[in-house]
Amino acid sequence: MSAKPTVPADSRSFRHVALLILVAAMAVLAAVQFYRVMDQVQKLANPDISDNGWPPFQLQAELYKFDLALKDFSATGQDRGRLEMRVDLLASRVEPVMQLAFAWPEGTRQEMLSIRDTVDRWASAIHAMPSDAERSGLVLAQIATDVDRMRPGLQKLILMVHELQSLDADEKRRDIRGTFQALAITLGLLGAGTLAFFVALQRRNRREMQLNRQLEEWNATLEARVEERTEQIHEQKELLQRILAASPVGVAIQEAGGGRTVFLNTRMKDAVGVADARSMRPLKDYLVHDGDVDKLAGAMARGETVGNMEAEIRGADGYFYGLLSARRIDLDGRPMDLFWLYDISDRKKLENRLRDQARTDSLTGALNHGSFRGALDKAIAESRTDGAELSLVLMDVDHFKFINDHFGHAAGDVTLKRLVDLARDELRDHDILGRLGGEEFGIVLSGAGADQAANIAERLRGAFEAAGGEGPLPLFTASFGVAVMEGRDTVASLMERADRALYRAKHGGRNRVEVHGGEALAEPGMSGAQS
Ligand SMILES: Nc1nc2c(ncn2[C@@H]2O[C@H](COP(=O)(O)OP(=O)(O)OP(=O)(O)O)[C@@H](O)[C@H]2O)c(=O)[nH]1
Repeated sequence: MSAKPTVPADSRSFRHVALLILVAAMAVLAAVQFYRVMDQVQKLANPDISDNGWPPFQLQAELYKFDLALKDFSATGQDRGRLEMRVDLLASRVEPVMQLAFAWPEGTRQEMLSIRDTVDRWASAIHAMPSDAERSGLVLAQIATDVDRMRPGLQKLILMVHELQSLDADEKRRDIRGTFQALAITLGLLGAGTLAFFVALQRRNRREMQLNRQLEEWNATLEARVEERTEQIHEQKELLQRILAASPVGVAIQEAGGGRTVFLNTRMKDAVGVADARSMRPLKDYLVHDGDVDKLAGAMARGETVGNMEAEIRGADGYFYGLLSARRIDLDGRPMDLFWLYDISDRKKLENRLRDQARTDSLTGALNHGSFRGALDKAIAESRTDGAELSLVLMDVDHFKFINDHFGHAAGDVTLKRLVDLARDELRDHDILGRLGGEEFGIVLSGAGADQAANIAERLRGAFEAAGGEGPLPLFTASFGVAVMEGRDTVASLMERADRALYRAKHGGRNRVEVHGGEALAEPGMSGAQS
């Protein structure tokens, strides 16, 4: 289906205005023409007596009155003043006839000039008339003759004026007809223009009504859709609220750069121990370690996203481990920081436990062989850096095979565990205790020289000896080999020297302490021979 071409609204309005201007112009033209017709009709119906046929009649009437006065004066010789006045009046009536706006035929014009000259002559003659009756009688007789002669000429002039008048009237009628025709055309155009304008107006009104109806329909549809959408949004919002409230992840939105909190869910409230958004401080304030604070604040300041950052958090019930993610978002044109916080304390505990398990011996809880060697390596490096003394003690349960064989394997285990507990009681927190295998153990004593290490070993030896026989614990003793770190020692070299001292303690009779390069310190051997 092809779309109906539409005329732009602007162009339609322009057409309406143009049409209106045209109609108004036609109306003005019609009014002017109407006025003109009326004027012409008026003039035709009431011809202007002063500029048309009236002056010749006046002239004729005045000639008649002059004739009467002439006759009276001729008869009586009295009232010469009346005669003079009449001749003057007659003279004054000639000029208006001369001035009539007709295209006079040449003969008529000559005649009019002759009338004027004659009347002027009469006036001069009468004013200059002698008192002598005989001579004045001659003048009057001559004038009377002239009057008689003038009458037919004047009559002809009147006829001529009539003729000219009717010609003029014909012309005026023609003019009126022309004006009428023009008026009729103008009125026709005015009618057509008005009709066209009203049709256009009508069309426009119809179109506007149609548009309004369409708009109303659209509005109704739109309103229904908005209502439906609002309901959906409301439901979605409610759902989102419920999800956020039930979320195991704490969520908070704060103004960028540690400002006001604009949203936080229940989980976040519980985690950091606040009742509402107003009580919550900038999230970085809840981080325990300065390094974490700097990392988070720096990333947010640069507008970077922070993903799964492990941090210790100052929570409502003490510290806990959290997995923190953050990113900058735009909320209604304002920059905001969105935070997610997930409590990973349980996972962290499990992780720590697993790490400890991987590092320790499951029976005694002491460091296993590998971890012990690692710790010893680190201690050697630190000692080399800070110049502090470092000693290594190796200890081995005496005749452990015998204990196993006579008291059972479980008794052997008990012995090993008890030995570790006793050793821990005697050692300082930073001393490192590890099980090297079987019934052999190692102790790293940072800051201890040969004498100090030997004394500690001796204390342990005594403690083991004294503890033997308690409950299910069989009597047992242990032998000790001590070596002090020297300048270029490695783990292997230090272990080897301590092992040599231990070997000496074993072969020196057991239950004794031997220092590599020193005297044995404890019974029963006390030999202390150079190993
Ligand atoms: N109960 C128990 N016995 C162990 C464990 N590890 C190693 N043993 C035993 O410890 C014994 C070590 O015996 P030997 O190496 O002969 O040493 P010893 O009997 O202590 O002799 P000396 O060291 O020379 O005094 C072996 O019988 C191993 O089976 C353990 O975890 N538990």
